Amino acid sequence: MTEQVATPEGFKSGFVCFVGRPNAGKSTLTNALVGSKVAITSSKPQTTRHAVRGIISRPDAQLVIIDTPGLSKPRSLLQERLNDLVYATWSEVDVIAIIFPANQHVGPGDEYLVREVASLPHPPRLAAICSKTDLVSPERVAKQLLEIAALQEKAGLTFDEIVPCSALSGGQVDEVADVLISMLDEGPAYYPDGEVTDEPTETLVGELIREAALEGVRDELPHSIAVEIDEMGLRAGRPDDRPLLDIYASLVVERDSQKPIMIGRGGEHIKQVGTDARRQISALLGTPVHLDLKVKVLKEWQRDPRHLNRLGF
Ligand SMILES: Nc1nc2c(ncn2[C@@H]2O[C@H](COP(=O)(O)OP(=O)(O)OP(=O)(O)O)[C@@H](O)[C@H]2O)c(=O)[nH]1
Repeated sequence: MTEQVATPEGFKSGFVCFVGRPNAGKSTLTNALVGSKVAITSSKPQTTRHAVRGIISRPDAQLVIIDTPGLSKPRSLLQERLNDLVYATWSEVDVIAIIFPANQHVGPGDEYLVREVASLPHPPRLAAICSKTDLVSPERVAKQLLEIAALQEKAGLTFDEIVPCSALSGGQVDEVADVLISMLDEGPAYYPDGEVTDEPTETLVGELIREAALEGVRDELPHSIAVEIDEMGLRAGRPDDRPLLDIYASLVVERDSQKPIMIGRGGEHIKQVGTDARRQISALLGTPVHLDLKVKVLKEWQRDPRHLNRLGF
């Protein structure tokens, strides 16, 4: 965390954590609120693997959103570590906002999450967000808000606020920010104005490559993919006005049989991943990028403590 920044009287600040079942739209909403891509998103569930911080700075407040991985049954050491990260984050934030997608009824998955939150020794303030409202009719949104309200009694907790929004169309995203900020206490700005995340550039770059690699692969392969940045640096000898960032990275899979799928017929998949990731990285960093990707097998990395440590989990 950086040093505190001077703020006017009455300034509010704090940390909010988004919680929701896989694919609820947590990362998309984080990006929409921040106004910049700090978390990768995907139609594949269980994509988020870091507690990504997105920072929203306004003249009157600073809101830091922590987008955590989804909780799920720990079938691997990776998932165990991700679950630990989620519980640790919940116990540190000022507000937990639970996200319920409008296009799916409130169900056992949501109930499980809400009960987990309710059973925290010191639960923070709670908000409920009904996401993806663009996918359904206003009547369905109204029904979903009632289902969320009904869950409170069932799970034994109270939401201080319940707000609907669509992160994709932008509908009500500002209201979500207003509501979350209204739930914070007075406090200092933790990050300088203009900083949108505290993720190191290498992590962001690795995540953008992973996001591109998730496209076009199916079944269990998305979960098997990790990315390692082997080397990254500005190419020497380039003129100041024409910099080029060289990135050498490995797409890590778990089994030998996954390697050819990652590469694709005639190298088609890895080429597409490179093109997509390069575009996203250049847009993020504002520098042309040369990206060199290779595929590497780290046997059963999700279960191997040494591999997990090496990959930063
Ligand atoms: N139509 C619509 N789709 C959305 C909206 N928000 C998210 N999505 C889509 O829902 C899918 C999942 O979104 P994510 O933001 O990755 O969901 P998540 O909750 O972070 O998922 P995990 O990290 O895997 O738990 C993606 O395909 C998004 O494009 C929305 O407001 N409207």
